[in-house]
Amino acid sequence: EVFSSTEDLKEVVETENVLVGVLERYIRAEKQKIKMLESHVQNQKQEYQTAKQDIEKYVGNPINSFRLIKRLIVDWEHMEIIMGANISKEFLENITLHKQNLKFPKNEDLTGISVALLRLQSTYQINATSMADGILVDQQYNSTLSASDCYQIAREAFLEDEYQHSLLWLQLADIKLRKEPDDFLDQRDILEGLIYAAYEYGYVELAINYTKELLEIDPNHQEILENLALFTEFLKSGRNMSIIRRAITKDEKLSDQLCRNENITPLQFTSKLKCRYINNNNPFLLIAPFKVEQAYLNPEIIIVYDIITEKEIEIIKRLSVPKLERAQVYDPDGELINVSYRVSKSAWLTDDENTYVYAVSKRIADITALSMRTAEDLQILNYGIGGYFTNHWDYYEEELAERHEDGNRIATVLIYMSDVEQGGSTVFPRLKVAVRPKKGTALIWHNLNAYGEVIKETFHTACPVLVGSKWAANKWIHVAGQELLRPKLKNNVHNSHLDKMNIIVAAFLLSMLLNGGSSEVFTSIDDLKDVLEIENNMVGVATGIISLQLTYLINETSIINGQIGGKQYNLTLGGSDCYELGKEAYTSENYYRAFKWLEQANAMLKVKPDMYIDREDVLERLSIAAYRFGYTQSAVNYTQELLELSPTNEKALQNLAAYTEVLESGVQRVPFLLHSEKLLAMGAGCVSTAAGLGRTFGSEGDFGKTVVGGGFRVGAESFSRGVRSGFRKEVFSRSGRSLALVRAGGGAVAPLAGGGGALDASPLKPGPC
Ligand SMILES: O=C(O)CCC(=O)C(=O)O
Ligand SMILES: [Fe+2]
Repeated sequence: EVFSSTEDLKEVVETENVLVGVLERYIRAEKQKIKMLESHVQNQKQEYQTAKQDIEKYVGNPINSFRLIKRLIVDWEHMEIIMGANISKEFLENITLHKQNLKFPKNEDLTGISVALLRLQSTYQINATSMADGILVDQQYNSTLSASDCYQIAREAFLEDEYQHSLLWLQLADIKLRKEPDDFLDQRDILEGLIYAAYEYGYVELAINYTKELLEIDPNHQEILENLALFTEFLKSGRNMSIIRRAITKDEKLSDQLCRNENITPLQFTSKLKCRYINNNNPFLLIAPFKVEQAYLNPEIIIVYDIITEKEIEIIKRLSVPKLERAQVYDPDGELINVSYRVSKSAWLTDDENTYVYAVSKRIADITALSMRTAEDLQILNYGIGGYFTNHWDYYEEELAERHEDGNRIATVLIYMSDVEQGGSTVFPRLKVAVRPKKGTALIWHNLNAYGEVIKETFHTACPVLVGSKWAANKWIHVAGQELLRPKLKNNVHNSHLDKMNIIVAAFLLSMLLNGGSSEVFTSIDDLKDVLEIENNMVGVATGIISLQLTYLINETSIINGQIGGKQYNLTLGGSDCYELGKEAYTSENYYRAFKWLEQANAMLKVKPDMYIDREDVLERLSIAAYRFGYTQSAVNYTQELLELSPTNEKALQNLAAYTEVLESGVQRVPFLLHSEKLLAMGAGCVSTAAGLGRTFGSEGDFGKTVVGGGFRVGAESFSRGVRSGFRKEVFSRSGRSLALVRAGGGAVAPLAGGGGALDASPLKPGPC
C-alpha cells in the first residue's frame, strides 16, 4: 500500500519514470521495425514501377529475373519475419519485472486515494468541479482532472456506496468528455455509471432519463432494456427508495468545522492565554528556556516552540523511512488492526538506537517534568494526501488500561516535523481548539488528571491533509514511573501501592538506604521494595528524595535532621550522605539542588572529615553547580576555598578566571525558581499540599529576567553517566576526565572567555509568542 504516506508515493514517482523509459525504448524499437518495412516497401514499389513500363523487357533481363525471384523468396521471408517479430513481448516482460521490483500501486491504492479525495471534499467542502479545476479551498493549483480521472473517482465512489459523490463525478466526466474526447473512455461507460448511481441514490426518474439516453446510442443493450422496464415499474408503484445515510455526530461536525478553521474558541477567551518560557527548574531549560503558548487552559494544552532541530528532524525521518508501515489502532481485545479511520504510516524508534532520538526523549522529560522510564518509543507518523486520524482519545479505555502494566498514557507529546501546506491540523472538538502543524513545534497535553482519571475533553482528530505532506512524532508517557513526580496520581495497576507511597515511605527508604536502616523499618516496607525496584539502588532513592523535596517543600536541613512530614525520625544524615545526594542532583542536572546539598556536604565535611571523601572533589563540583545555576559569586568563593586546599590546581585557577570574568562583565544571572523552590529557598517547612499538575509545565511569571545562554540547547555533559557507582575520585579532575568549564575544543559547556558569543545577556521578554 502506497497511498497512505507521501514517503512511499515519492518512490512511485520514480517507478513511473522507469516505466516511461521502458515504453520509450519499446516505441523506438517498433518505429525501427516500421522503418525497415517502409524502406523495403519503397524498393519493391520502385522495382514494380520500372517493370510495369515494359514487363516483357524487364523479365527478359536475366539479372532482373533473378532479383524478382530472390526478392519474393528470400527478401519476402525476411519481411514476414520482421512483420511477425513480437517486440512488445520482451518489453511487457520487462515491465512485469519492474512492477515486481519497484514500488507499484495496487488497486487498493486507487481505492484509497479516491476515498481520500472524497474525504477532502466533505471535510473541506470542495465541490467536484473546483477540485477537477485544481482549486483546493482558496488556492489555485495547476493540476486538473480529465474526464477519465473523474470517471475513475466516480467508480471508486460507487464501490464505496457513495452514490451522491459518484453521480456528481460522473456528471462532470460527461461534460468533460463532450469537450475533450478520450481514447480510454467511452460516453456509454459514463451513461451506464450515471444510470446506476442515480438509481442507487434514489433518483429513479433521473436513472430512466439516462437509460433512454444510452439506448439512443446503443438501442440493443439488453441489460439496459431490462433495467428500463424495472425502473418504470418501480416508479409506477409509487414506492420510495429508502436511502441509508449515516448520521454525523456532534463531535464529527465540530471536528470538520475546526479542520476548516471554523468555529474555533472565540478570541476573548484565547486572549487570556499566555505565552511564557518554561524551565521546570531544570538547569538546561534555565539556560535555554522553551517558548510556550497555551492553546487551552483547562485541561491545559500547550504548544512548545522549537522543541526539535532541523537536523534532528532530518535524521529521525531518515531512520523511520525504511520502517514505515500502515498505522494501526488497538481493537477492544488489545489487538493492533488496520482501520479506515486512521490513514497514515508509522514507525517506532527506540531511544537507544540513535543519540538524536534519545536527545529528543530527554528534552521531552525536561519539558514535561515526567519520567520517560515507561514511555513508549517515539512513534513517527507520515500522512499521505487525505491521510487523517478521526476523533479518538490517546488513553486506553477501561479494561485495556487495566491490562497495561505501565498504566495508562498520562500525557501526549505530539511533535510536528513538517509544515503542512493545507489541512492536517490537530483539532479538539470538545474544546473547539485547532492547532496548525508547525515544523519543530510540539503540542503537549495530559490525558489523565492529577488523580489518574481520564480527561474526556482530550478527544481529538488529525484533520485530513489537503495539500502537502505531514510528518509528526508521538511520545506517549505512561503512569508508572511518575509516582515520585506525581504523588497524587492513582492508576489501576499501582493503586494500592501508590497510596502508601508518601513522604513517610521516602523517609523509611532514606533511613534504610543511606544509614543502614533498622529491621523494623525493613519489614514495614518490604512489599514496596519490589514494586519500586529500588532496593540497593542509591540513584533511585536519591532522585526520589530530591523530587519529594520539591513536592513537599522539605529543605535539606530538615532531612538532615530527620524531620520529615511533620514528624521527627530517628535518622540523621552525614556529610557523605549529603555528598551522594548532591552528586545525584548534579548528575540529573538539577544544579540548584546540587548546590544546596553540596553546600551542606562541604560544611559538614569541613567539621567532620570523611576518609573516603576528598573535599576538593566536593568543592569543585559545588562551584560548578553554583555557576551553572547562576550563583557566580558563590562559584568564585568556593573555587577560592578549593584553591586554599590546593593552590596549584590548574583547572580551578582557570575556572576562577572564567567566573571572575563573568562577574566583571556585569551580566546578571538571575536564577529562575519555581514557586515551590522559592518557598523552599525561603525556608518554608513541610506543607501538606502537593505541587500537582501545575508543576508539569512550570510556573508563569519570572522568566523575563536575565537568562544567560543562547542557541537551541546546551548539550548535556555526561561525565558521570555510566559511572554512577563506585565513582569517587577517578571521575574528577586528577583522572583527566575534566569537569572544568574551560575545555579545549569547546565541548558541552558554553565558552566563557572574551568574545564568546554564547553569553547572550539580552533578556527574553514575556508576552504573546
Ligand atoms: O497527527 C496529529 O495531528 C495527531 C495524531 C494523533 O492524534 C495520534 O497519532 O494519536
Ligand atoms: Fe491522538
